[in-house]
Amino acid sequence: MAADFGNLRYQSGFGNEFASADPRVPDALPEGQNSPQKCPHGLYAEQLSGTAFTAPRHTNQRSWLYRIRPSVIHTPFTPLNNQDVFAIDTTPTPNQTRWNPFPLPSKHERKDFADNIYTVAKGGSVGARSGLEIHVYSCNASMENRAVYNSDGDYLIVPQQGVLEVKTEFGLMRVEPLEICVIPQGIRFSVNVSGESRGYILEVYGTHFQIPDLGPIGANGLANPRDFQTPVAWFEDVDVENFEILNKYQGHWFKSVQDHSPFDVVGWHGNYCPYKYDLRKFMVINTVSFDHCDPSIFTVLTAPSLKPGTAIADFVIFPPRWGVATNTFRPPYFHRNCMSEYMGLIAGCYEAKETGFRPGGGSLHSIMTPHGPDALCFEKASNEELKPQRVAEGTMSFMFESSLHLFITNRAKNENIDVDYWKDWQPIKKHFKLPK
Ligand SMILES: O=C(O)Cc1cc(O)ccc1O
Ligand SMILES: [Fe+2]
Repeated sequence: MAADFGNLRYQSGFGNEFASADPRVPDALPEGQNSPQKCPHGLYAEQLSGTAFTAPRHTNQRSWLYRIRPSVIHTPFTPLNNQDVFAIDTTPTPNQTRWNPFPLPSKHERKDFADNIYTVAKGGSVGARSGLEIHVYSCNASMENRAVYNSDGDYLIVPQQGVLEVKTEFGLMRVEPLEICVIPQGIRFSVNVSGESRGYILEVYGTHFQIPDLGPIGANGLANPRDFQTPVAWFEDVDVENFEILNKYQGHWFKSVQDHSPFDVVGWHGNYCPYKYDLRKFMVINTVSFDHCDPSIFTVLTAPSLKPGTAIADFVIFPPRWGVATNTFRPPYFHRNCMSEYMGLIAGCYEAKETGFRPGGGSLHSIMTPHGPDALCFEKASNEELKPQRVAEGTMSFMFESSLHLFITNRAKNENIDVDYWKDWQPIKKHFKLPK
């Protein structure tokens, strides 16, 4: 059956124990056990583990898939020829870095999602299972008879332009700009697009995304669990000569082929699965008195490290909201941070930058590198009348914030760079006058 992305249903909740069978085979899931001697309808049982078997119960993640063939039927993997893209720069730079919008493929070339994942920066260690990578993708064609899976980490995908129709082993998701999706480590997926598409990817290794604890905020607010949506089971029984399976493994890409679609999971149950989230559903919490809350108040998802409160990566958004703070410099403050801050822009413009930071572009403020509002923004916000005001209307920017040092790839260090970025702060005036 051809995938129909027109009218999809989802299961609601974050981290739930879901169970789903394709409606064509409602009794696909074995009852009361995972591995019966014979599974219903001649299906194969296969477990996909997202955490160590022995991880504490509240973090333990795994799913059981009931599929037409087990995933193991494929030819040996061979390396793909694009390893240079992933080579990291050996000379770090502490400079503020800004990228112009990453180019879309030209009309004369056919690029699918997997062809054009461009790594901008990475940190930590893929071998030590603790780290992250930041990529941008741009494509104009659908993946045909190819699927990707990542052995290194989880992908959080942020479309900036173009709808993504995502086929996964767990079912189908339609993800449009202002929505995001997460494809955890190991899950096979492919992406259809209809036109020029671009976006950002945050990859985290050795951890998984959680919704942050709310502390004194209480039981409700920020990203509410019910707004996360997981696919329902969907399968295709397709035999083809060459179905390519692309695998990112220890920072390198490999390819194998098999003679059938991997999207042959008829039913599944478990708590390790892909999901999507609509950023417009984020309940923004912020000051109603004075001063500027740290941007952690806008955390949608956090991928924790082993150090309490310190993330391998946080996914933070800056949504439209009211600004009401009294006697306050309202935009982001000047600061130096013990974390790395990569920012991207989905739509509109960012409150701390009047110009230069454009949708589809990015910026990186590294550990302890000073940054903050540009000169124009500072003067305006220091002098404007402080009425209740809509902030960031019609815009959406985001930050991938990491406790790790990030290294910019050779390619991203040379391509697409806004060489004048540092100049944004140079007109900042000295206002100080010694009291007489
Ligand atoms: O640097 C940035 O623009 C991100 C940011 C936003 C904010 O409101 C406070 C601190 C911060 O790092
Ligand atoms: Fe910052």
